[in-house]
Amino acid sequence: MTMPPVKYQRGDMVMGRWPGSSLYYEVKVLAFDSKSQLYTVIYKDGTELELKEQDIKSTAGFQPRSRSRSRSPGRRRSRSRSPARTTRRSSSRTAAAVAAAAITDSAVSSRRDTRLKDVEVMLSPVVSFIMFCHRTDDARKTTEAEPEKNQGRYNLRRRKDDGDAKPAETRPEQLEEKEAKRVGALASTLSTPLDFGGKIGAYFWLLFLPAWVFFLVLQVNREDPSLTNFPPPLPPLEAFWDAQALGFVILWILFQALLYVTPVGKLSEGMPLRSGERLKYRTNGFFAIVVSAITVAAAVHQGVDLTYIHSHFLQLATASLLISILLSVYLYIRSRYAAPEQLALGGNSGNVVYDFFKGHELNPRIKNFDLKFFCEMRPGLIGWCLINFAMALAEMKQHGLDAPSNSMILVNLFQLLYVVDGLWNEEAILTTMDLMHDGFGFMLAFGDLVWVPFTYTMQAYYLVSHPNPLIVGFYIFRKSNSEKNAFRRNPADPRLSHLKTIPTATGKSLLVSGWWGVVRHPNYLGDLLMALAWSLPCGFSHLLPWYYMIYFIILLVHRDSRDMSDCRRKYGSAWDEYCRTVRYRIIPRVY
Ligand SMILES: NC(=O)C1=CN([C@@H]2O[C@H](COP(=O)(O)OP(=O)(O)OC[C@H]3O[C@@H](n4cnc5c(N)ncnc54)[C@H](OP(=O)(O)O)[C@@H]3O)[C@@H](O)[C@H]2O)C=CC1
Ligand SMILES: CC(C)=CCC[C@@H](C)[C@H]1CC=C2C3=C(CC[C@@]21C)[C@@]1(C)CC[C@H](O)C(C)(C)[C@@H]1CC3
Repeated sequence: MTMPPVKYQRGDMVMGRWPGSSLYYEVKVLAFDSKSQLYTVIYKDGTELELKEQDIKSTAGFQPRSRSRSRSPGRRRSRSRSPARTTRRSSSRTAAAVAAAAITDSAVSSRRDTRLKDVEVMLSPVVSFIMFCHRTDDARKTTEAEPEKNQGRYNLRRRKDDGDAKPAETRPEQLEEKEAKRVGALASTLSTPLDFGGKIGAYFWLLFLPAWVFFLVLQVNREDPSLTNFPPPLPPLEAFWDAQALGFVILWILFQALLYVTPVGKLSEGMPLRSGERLKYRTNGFFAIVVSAITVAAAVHQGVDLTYIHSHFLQLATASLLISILLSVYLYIRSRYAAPEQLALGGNSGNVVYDFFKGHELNPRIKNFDLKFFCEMRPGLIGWCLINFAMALAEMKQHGLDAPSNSMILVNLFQLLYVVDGLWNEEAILTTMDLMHDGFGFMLAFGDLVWVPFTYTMQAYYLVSHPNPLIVGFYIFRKSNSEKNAFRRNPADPRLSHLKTIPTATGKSLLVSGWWGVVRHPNYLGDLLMALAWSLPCGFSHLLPWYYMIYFIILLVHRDSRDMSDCRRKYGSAWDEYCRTVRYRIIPRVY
C-alpha cells in the first residue's frame, strides 16, 4: 500500500489551528507520525501539539489574496518578516492576540466584511489569515462547531524545559507597532455579542436601573421598608429636585478631581492596549481618601451638618443621576469621533441606545485625566464612605445617641475597610474587566456615580431608622485579586513561582493553582462573603438590608458567565482545560 506523501516537512513554518478555537498561529513542524497521521508542531510560546493535517495551513495559502492588493514595499516587507525580526515588540503582540480574539467572536456582517477586505491587505500574514478564515462562513461554522469534538483529540503538553516558574508570556505572532494599530482599528470595527439582553435589554436597564434606585431610596424611608411591599406613593416631582444638592455633588466631584490630579503617589502602567500602548494612571486613591477624611472631619468640626446627606438623599441621588446622564451623553458623542484603536470591542452595535448604555470608548481621557478610572475609583467610592459616615451621624441625631449603634459601627467599618482596601490596592483595578475590556458608557458612569453611592449605602441608611465569620471574606477577596494582579503584571515573579499555570496560544498563561485553583472566581467568593458580613448586623426582620447581598449574587453570577464566555473565546481549549481542572465557578463544591 502506498502512503500519501507527507505534505509538511520537519522545520517548515506553517499556520496551526489552536485546538478548540478558530485561531491560527505560526508553528514549526517538528515531526510527522505516519501511523497516527499527526504532525507534532511547536507554537512560539513553547507549547507542543499534535495536529491533523486539516488543522494546518501553509502560509502561502492566504498570501496571494493580500499580495494582489498590497503593492507597497512597506507592506511586502512586513509580510516577509523573518521570525527573528518579529521578536522586536512584545507589546504589539498583545494587540494581535486581542484582535484575533475579537475577530473570532464576531458575527461578521457583510457590511463589515467589505471593511475587512480593505483593512486586511495591511495586516501581517497571521492576522490576514485569521481574517481569511472568518470570511469563509462555512469554514467558520466548522471550526466553531468543532471545539467540543476536539477536546480529547489533541495532545496538549508543555515542553519539558518549560518549568512552572518560566513565564509563557511570549506570543505566537508578533506585529510591528504600526500594524498593531491597524489591527486595533480592525478589531474595533467588529462587534462582540451583545450583553445585557441586547438592544431591548438596554432600553429596559436604562429605565429600570434609575427607577430601582429611587424605589430603594423611597422605600428605605418607610417604617416598614420591606422589598416585597408595594412601591411607596410617588412624591411630587419637585421633591426630587434641589439645586443646592446638585451644587454639592458637583463640588464633591471637583474636589475629588483635584485630588486625583495632585502629583502625589505612584504613576502606574495599565495593561497593554491593542495599539501596544500602555496608559499611565495616577494611583493616589489612598491619598485621596485620607485627605477627604481630614477635610470632612474639619468641616464637621466647623459645624457643617452632614446629616443633610440623610435628609436630602433623594435630591442628591437625582443630581448624581443627572450628572451621570450628561457624562454618558458626552462619552457617547466623543466615542463617535474616537480613533478606532481607542475603542472597546463592545458597544458598537449601531443601535444608539445599546451603545449609549454599554459604552464604546475604552479609556476616554481629557489630556491625562482618565474619566473611567476616576469615576470608578473616586467620587462614588469615597462618596460611599462619606454617606455611611453621615448616616452614623444621622442615627445619633435621630435617637439622641452619644455614639452610633454597634450595627452602624460594624457596617461603617466593614465597608470602609472594603473601600480603603480598593484604594490602597488601586493599581489592581487596572487588570479588571471594567478597565481592560469594557467601554465607558451609561452603565459604568451610572454605576460609579449613582449606583455605588446611593444603593451600596442602603444598610447604613436602613440602620438610621431601624436600630437594631466574616473577615475571612475580605482575606480571600484581597489575596486572590492581588495574586492575579501580580501574575498578570509579572508572570516571572519569584513569589508566584510555586503556582501551576496553563499556557495558552495567546501567550498569556492561566493560573491553575493557588487561589485561582480553588474556584474560577475566588475574588467573587471573597466579595460575596463580605456582603454577607455587611447584611448580618442588620438582622433578619427585613429584606431591605439584604438587598445588596441579593443584587450582588445576581451581578457576580452574570459577570462570571460573561467572563467565562470571553475567556473561552480568548483561550480556546486551554480554557476548557482550566475549567476541567478547576471545576467550580464561585463556591467550592456548590457552584
Ligand atoms: N463591589 C462591587 O460592586 C463589585 C466588585 N467587583 C470586584 O472587583 C474585582 C474584579 O472583578 P472583575 O473585573 O469582574 O473580574 P476579574 O478581576 O476576575 O477579571 C477577569 C479577567 O481576569 C483574567 N483571568 C481570569 N481567570 C484567570 C486565571 N485563572 N489566571 C489569570 N488571569 C485570569 C482574564 O483576563 P485576561 O486573561 O485578559 O487578563 C479575565 O477576563 C472582584 O473582586 C469582584 O468581586 C466587581 C464588580 C462589582
Ligand atoms: C447595575 C449596574 C449599574 C452595574 C454597574 C456595576 C458597577 C456598579 C460595578 C462594576 C464594577 C465595579 C467595581 C467596583 C465598584 C462597583 C463597580 C463600579 C470596585 C471599584 C469596588 C471596590 C473594589 O475594591 C474594586 C476596586 C475591586 C471594585 C472594582 C469593580
